[in-house]
Amino acid sequence: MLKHGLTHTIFNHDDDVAAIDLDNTKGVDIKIEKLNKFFGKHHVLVDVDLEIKSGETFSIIGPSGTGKSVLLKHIVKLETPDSGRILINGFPIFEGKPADPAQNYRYSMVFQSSALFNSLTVGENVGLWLREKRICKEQRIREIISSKLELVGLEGKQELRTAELSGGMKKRVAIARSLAMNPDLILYDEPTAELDPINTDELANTILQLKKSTKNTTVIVTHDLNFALYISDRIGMMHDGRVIEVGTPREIKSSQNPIVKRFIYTTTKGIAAD
Ligand SMILES: Nc1ncnc2c1ncn2[C@@H]1O[C@H](COP(=O)(O)OP(=O)(O)OP(=O)(O)O)[C@@H](O)[C@H]1O
Repeated sequence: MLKHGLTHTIFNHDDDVAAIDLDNTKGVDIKIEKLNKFFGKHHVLVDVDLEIKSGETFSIIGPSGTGKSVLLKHIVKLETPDSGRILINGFPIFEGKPADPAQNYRYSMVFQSSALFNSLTVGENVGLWLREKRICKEQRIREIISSKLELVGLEGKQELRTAELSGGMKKRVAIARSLAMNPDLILYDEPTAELDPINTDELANTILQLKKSTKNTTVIVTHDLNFALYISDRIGMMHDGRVIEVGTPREIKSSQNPIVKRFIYTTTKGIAAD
């Protein structure tokens, strides 16, 4: 079950929760095969094939309404496909639990809205999952809260009231909260929505900085092309429910696919295809 709609751990036995390694992360690889999803007659995902490598920062870009968020929700099992499958570390996620505990992984999603509890302080929001699951002793939880806040540039802000924060700060608290459980897979749904250019820039640098200290796999859904080009190892472009192009930022910028070219032109008003 997804707690607070944002963090989840794939475990086979409850005992495994106690065995969480809060100091290390591993990457996970994701393989999406012929995924199809209908909402009524609306064919939202059409034969989606995609591979995301372990440790990669992968952005899914594309215009509004093309199925990016729906695809992200399938990766965290908030939606189930009508056909096709998703394998994480080789295991098909919609077909029961893996038998081997080595298949366990932790994932966490940062929602567009940040989904924080306004009545709690910044520190309480970040430590919520650890306290609820009784993952470790209070002293250790406090250390984790302070180190994760430092990672997102909010050092010493534990006591601030969440309701009083700016949108950019809320986003960073939401990231710190996701990082508290040291996810092997972290997903962001439109992380730059509602952020001004300065906050967007800070967020991009925060995510890049995080990559230096963790091995996890990062998947980002965004229609902010410049953001995706700046932070991604690879990018997949979606159009009308299909993944129509996958490549490095450089490859995407120089793509000859007319749909990709048009998207780049309209979102950047022309970008050098170097
Ligand atoms: N639960 C749902 N029930 C019915 N239709 C849905 C549902 N979720 C999404 N859709 C529809 O599926 C299509 C794809 O939605 P999705 O949210 O994935 O788009 P997107 O590419 O992420 O764009 P945006 O950035 O605007 O959210 C849209 O037409 C949307 O209205």
